Amino acid sequence: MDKFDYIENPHRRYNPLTGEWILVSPHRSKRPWQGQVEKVVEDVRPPHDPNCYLCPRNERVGGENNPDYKDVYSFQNDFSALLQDTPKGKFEDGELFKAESESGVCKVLCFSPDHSLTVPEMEVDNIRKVVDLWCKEYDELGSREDIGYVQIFENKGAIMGCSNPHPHGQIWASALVPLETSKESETQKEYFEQHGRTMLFDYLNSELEKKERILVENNSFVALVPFWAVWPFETMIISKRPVSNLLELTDEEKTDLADIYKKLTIMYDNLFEVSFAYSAGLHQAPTDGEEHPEWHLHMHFYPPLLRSASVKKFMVGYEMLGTPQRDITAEGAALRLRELSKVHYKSKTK
Ligand SMILES: O=C1CCN([C@@H]2O[C@H](COP(=O)(O)O)[C@@H](O)[C@H]2O)C(=O)N1
Ligand SMILES: [Zn+2]
Repeated sequence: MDKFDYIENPHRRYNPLTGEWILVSPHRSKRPWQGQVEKVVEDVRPPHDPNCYLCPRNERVGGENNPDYKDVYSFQNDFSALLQDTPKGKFEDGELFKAESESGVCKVLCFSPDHSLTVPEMEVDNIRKVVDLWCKEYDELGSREDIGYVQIFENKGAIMGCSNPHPHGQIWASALVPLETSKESETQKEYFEQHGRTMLFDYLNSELEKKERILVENNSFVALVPFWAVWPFETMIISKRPVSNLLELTDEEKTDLADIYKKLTIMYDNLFEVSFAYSAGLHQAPTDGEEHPEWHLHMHFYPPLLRSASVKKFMVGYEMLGTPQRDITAEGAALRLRELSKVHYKSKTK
């Protein structure tokens, strides 16, 4: 088959991490928008909000009080979706009705005592303290016999259903490996057995040669728009050195992770000059006590905004019933993001 000019024509792209395909319609990105417009509420927040359950010294809904923490703080979710003492068990009624117990620990991570901040507005040294908290939690939870996977993530922005603007993240640590990471475990294991290198090591080196989807890099990490991105401005952070989890990172690499997390989220905020919503999370090796040389540490960013501070993409209709679909190409999104100032739009006005 000769070289297909996929950039101008409708085409599918393969995601080697999940083994799935996505539909791309480059010709459509010019169509007018008459749909729903999200109202852009740029709230000016105080450094301390007496009603915020994440702020230092405040009482949480469950009656617990937060300490007067000075940098990061984590606590067990008062409304955990997973419980540690869930009785183990399986249910099967023929081959069509199956259920099994799931247990685990959910935690809330406060990134800063300052209610008014978001990650792009935090100092790298303070984001590094978030990285150190991630490492501590991954180590403690992951070393438990009853925890098989530790999912560290951040929901940011009200349109992502985030209930509180205070800079924070979450951890859901479960006995079983969740769906998305079990897909990525399979594909990375297969690739590693075939090539003797991690999939993302080869992928990243190809992307660094092609350049067109690279956003920003430092000594240890690269931020890019993956070839197979689904959400309009979906991105990934990938470690240059193939490490399987946060604990294998050197001191310098941990600071570089904080640095690239800030650099990428500044780009995001500068895109529409609004605090940019996303769900983001780290993907690391399962914590089953085995070595996982096939796993390559990376972070996914899934932002909903499509073409302005108030127009978001809906993953509905054909995307739910058929295949996820996008108009603007991954290359187009990367070009838009790469051109943006590296200085946060709010600090320019200070
Ligand atoms: O007092 C509280 C309120 C909210 N929470 C928890 O904070 C979490 C914040 O979630 P978001 O990241 O989606 O905003 C949410 O999972 C909620 O259960 C507490 O643990 N204690
Ligand atoms: Zn707060």
